[in-house]
This record gives sequence, structure tokens and C-alpha cells, in this order.
Amino acid sequence: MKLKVCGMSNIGNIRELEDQVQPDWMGLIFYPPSPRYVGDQPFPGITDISLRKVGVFVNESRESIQQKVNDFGLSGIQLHGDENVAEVKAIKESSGLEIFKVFKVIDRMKWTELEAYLPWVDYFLFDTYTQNQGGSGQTFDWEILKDYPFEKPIILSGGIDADQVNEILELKKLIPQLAGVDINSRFEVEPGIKNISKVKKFKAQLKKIE
Ligand SMILES: O=C(O)c1ccccc1NCC(=O)[C@H](O)[C@H](O)COP(=O)(O)O
Repeated sequence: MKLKVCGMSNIGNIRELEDQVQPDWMGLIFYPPSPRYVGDQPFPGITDISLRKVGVFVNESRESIQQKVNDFGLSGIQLHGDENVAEVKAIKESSGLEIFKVFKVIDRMKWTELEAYLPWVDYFLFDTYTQNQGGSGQTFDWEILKDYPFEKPIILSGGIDADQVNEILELKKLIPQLAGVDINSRFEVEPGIKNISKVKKFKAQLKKIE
């Protein structure tokens, strides 16, 4: 089971994550209203980080995204807004990077609406709907995913906490396409700063799932 640690904004904390945890991805939030916003200029040390860095964007232009890709050395792009298929296709084609397209779950999914995105995304990421776009700390009803109809791998997100490993394991048995989980506010000391030992223990437990 892959691990994405999202919403990192402090270089010392990012270095600890790199040294002690080595998750599959770490997320940098490029959405100004977020308390985890990293700003639009790269901060010292960020381009030296060897982890795969995923930029999280909400309805940003292709040009603005490409600028962050170049400046921060991103290897993935998470589209967390209402990006339509044409926009996602253009971003995939121009960047050539790994694309995570987010869908925010309220009470049910209309799977046919995701179909046209399939050629342009590497993962669908399912997060809890919130007016703040993300980082709510709230889980959604995972039952909704049980009839997920595509082969495209998915990432589970939204309020995931360290005590949910067994539930994630059960979900994986029902949805083999579940490739990873995305964690954020439930592992924070404060917005943008993670409790590294809590993340490390969680990663060790997740390893049991494959
Ligand atoms: O985390 C934010 O502040 C945020 C704001 C706007 C868009 C996306 C944001 N986070 C992106 C993520 O991938 C989070 O990990 C995801 O929303 C789950 O967060 P949480 O519910 O806190 O675990």
C-alpha cells in the first residue's frame, strides 16, 4: 500500500520525513487559502529533497502549474478542484508528469462522469467534500467506493488516522484497485507540520497490506 503525506510546508519537517519515513509521495499545497499553502516561491532546500513531490492545485492555470513544476522540482500534479477533462488532458500532455485527479465525495458517486478522465490520469484520489476544498480531517463513507468500476488505481483520502489500518485492509480486500492512502491533518502537530514518529509507525503498519 502506497503512502502519500500531504500538506508539508516546513523544510526541517520535510527533511525528517525524507530521512525517517520515505513515503512514496509528499504533497505541497499551492492553494493560497489553505493553512498549508507553501507560497509561490520555492523555499531554501526544497529542490534538494529526493522524495517525489506532488503539487496540489485547485483550478489553477496550466501556465501557473508548469511554473511550480519547474521551480519546486515537482514530479506529480494533484488536481483538487473542478478541472474538466480537456484541462486535465492538456496538463497531462504538457507536463508528462504523474496526475492525481481528485473527486470529492458527498453521498454517492456517478462513475460514468469519471470515464473520460481515464486516459489522462494515473490515479483517482477520493477525498471528503468540504467547502475549503481539502484538509478537512473528515472521512467519508467508504462504502460508496465499493462499486468502483475501473481498473485505474485509486488513492483513499479524507481524515485518515493511524487507527484505521484494519479498516483500510478490509477495504483493500473489496477494492483491489486501492493502491494507496493520502494522510494529512490527522497526523499534524500544527497545519503544515507532521508528527514524524506517528507517520513512521503508520507506514510500518501499512506495509502489512499488499
Ligand atoms: O490540506 C489542505 O489544506 C488542502 C486545501 C485545499 C486543497 C487540498 C488540500 N489538501 C489536499 C490533500 O490531498 C489532503 O491530504 C486531503 O484533503 C485530506 O486531508 P485530511 O482530511 O486532512 O486528511
